[in-house]
Amino acid sequence: MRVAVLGAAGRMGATVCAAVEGAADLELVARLDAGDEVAAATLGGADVAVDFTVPSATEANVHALIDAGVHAVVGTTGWTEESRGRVVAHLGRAAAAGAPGLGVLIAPNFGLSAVLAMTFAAKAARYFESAEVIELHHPDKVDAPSGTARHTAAAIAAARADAGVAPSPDATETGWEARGADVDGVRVHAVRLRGLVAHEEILFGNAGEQLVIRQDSFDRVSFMPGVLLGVREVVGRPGLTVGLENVLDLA
Ligand SMILES: NC(=O)c1ccc[n+]([C@@H]2O[C@H](COP(=O)([O-])OP(=O)(O)OC[C@H]3O[C@@H](n4cnc5c(N)ncnc54)[C@H](O)[C@@H]3O)[C@@H](O)[C@H]2O)c1
Ligand SMILES: O=C(O)C1=N[C@H](C(=O)O)CCC1
Repeated sequence: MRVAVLGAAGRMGATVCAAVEGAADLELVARLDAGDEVAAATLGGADVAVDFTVPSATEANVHALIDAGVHAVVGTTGWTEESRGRVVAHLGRAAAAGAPGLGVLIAPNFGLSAVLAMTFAAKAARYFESAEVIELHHPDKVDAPSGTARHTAAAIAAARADAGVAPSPDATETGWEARGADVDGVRVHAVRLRGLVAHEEILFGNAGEQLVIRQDSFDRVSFMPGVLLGVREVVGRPGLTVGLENVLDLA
């Protein structure tokens, strides 16, 4: 399978290029970065493109990949329900125009520990009165809260809503800025600290007990098995898939 990498000069993109080059069944055919056009002419005949760029560029890149007839595996954060909806609509138009079977996989985290932590958190969510998320990252990260934390909080909120659980108790009257971001009613706190890579802690509380689910990504190579799995699987998954948990059958 021929693979292009967008954001190839970045921390994740460079790691993905090395992983693709090290995989016997994959061939790295294009390395694109800021300023390069994303089009059939620059993609080197790629079957799949992997996007680890920036939140402000990733949606346009995915639309350009669909136009070029290339499957997409996206790790870049910053996606919203609206931007994902536009991708679904574009895939629909492409299929109607005779390009069926194109797949786009968007995953806020390709690390197995993070995907499992999110899955376990969604399972635990309904059993606790309180739930909060703390994400901790390197200080060069441009967005907050992390895509992973948003995805985790959204899954917790959906599980609690399904089960009819009341909002987490919170008597705060002043100083709301210290209570983190509100993601679907779940408080999310973002730490930026030199030395960290990517880490998440999900806290659940009941009277007299606490459950803490924690995952740590110490090195970017830990994301590579998930990225390569996504590359191999996306070609057989037409349409939009959100979250590696769906590829791993954990959803
Ligand atoms: N899904 C995951 O498992 C996972 C893991 C790590 C990071 N991320 C996310 O991946 C993204 C990239 O992270 P990073 O640490 O590699 O960032 P980075 O800043 O090191 O790299 C981003 C690269 O994208 C390039 N770029 C900017 N605009 C571009 C464009 N229009 N087209 C092509 N390239 C462009 C930049 O020049 C840079 O080389 C972030 O959104 C981050 O949150 C996701
Ligand atoms: O290094 C980053 O930036 C990361 N971003 C992702 C996120 O925002 O969830 C995943 C982990 C690393």
